[in-house]
Amino acid sequence: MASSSPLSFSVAISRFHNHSTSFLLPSKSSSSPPYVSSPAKRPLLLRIPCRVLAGSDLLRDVGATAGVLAGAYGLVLTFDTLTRRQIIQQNLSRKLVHVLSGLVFVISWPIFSTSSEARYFALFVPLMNCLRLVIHGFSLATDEGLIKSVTREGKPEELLRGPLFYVLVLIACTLVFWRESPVGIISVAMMCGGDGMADIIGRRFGSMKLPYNQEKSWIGSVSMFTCGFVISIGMLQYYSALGYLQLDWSSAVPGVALIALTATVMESLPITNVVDDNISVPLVSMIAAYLSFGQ
Ligand SMILES: C/C(=C\COP(=O)(O)O)CCC[C@H](C)CCC[C@H](C)CCCC(C)C
Ligand SMILES: Nc1ccn([C@@H]2O[C@H](COP(=O)(O)OP(=O)(O)O)[C@@H](O)[C@H]2O)c(=O)n1
Repeated sequence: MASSSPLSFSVAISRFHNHSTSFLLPSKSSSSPPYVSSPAKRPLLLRIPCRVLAGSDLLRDVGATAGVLAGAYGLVLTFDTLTRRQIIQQNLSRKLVHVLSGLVFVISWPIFSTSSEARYFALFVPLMNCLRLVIHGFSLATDEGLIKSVTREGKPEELLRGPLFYVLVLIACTLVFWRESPVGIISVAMMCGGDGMADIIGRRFGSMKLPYNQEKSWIGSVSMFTCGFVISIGMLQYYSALGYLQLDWSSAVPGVALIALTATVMESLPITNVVDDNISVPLVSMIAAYLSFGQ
């Protein structure tokens, strides 16, 4: 398996950086080899034959896929149990699954190897959940726990709207952007952290409605902006700390604020009957993030 380290990405982006107004810092020149050539000085990792490394990457990615897939089932099962025991209400359960599923999934991406095929192993998780939603959405099989945890009214066909769009967005972000681009990370943060928290806070405290949308409230939209912004910055810092991103924070932070504002305005519009929030919010976030970060 060809290995693409974070360094190779930052080299690629630095070339892109020269031609765009992105907030990604230029990185080391690609002319200097990332590692020294003499065997004696080579890091231990490079002294291991490539076939062994490739095997360990494969083992790591298979293990990571199994672990994250188990986590996805475990998360839904946990909130189903909490709902059945009436520890939390179904609406809150659904929203917490909405907030946590995508965020924990993106946080799990560094568990996968640095091979260029790693994203396809990670992709298996949302793909399996997509299949699960379709099977149960068309009532080809029954999973009461799933239906109770992620639907408003307990109807199987509800799985084919919000939840399915949500998982399709995770598939797109994994496939197109993965962990070497801030665009997918920010889009998931806005869909999960922003939109999810808008519902939780707005439903509970949203007495002052928006003048142009009586279904949404000021505090819900402020929560969407605040939580979406804070969670996006937190996720970008997480990926920067792990070496996947090199950001110029003095311009990235205002850029993320603008993306969060754009997504918040989109979410506040009375268009839920036309297009689901789980499409409009991540889509507008992707466009705004791509225009801001250029990658
Ligand atoms: C409740 C959900 C969407 C509904 O949105 P809305 O209509 O209320 O706006 C989220 C559905 C989540 C899905 C069933 C499971 C997705 C799992 C994810 C792909 C992987 C998570 C792994 C991690 C380790 C928990
Ligand atoms: N900006 C917002 C968003 C949601 N909310 C509240 O959260 C409820 C559900 O919001 P929503 O229709 O966006 O729910 P989902 O489509 O995200 O599941 C709304 O009916 C409002 O009570 C709010 O007050 N302000």
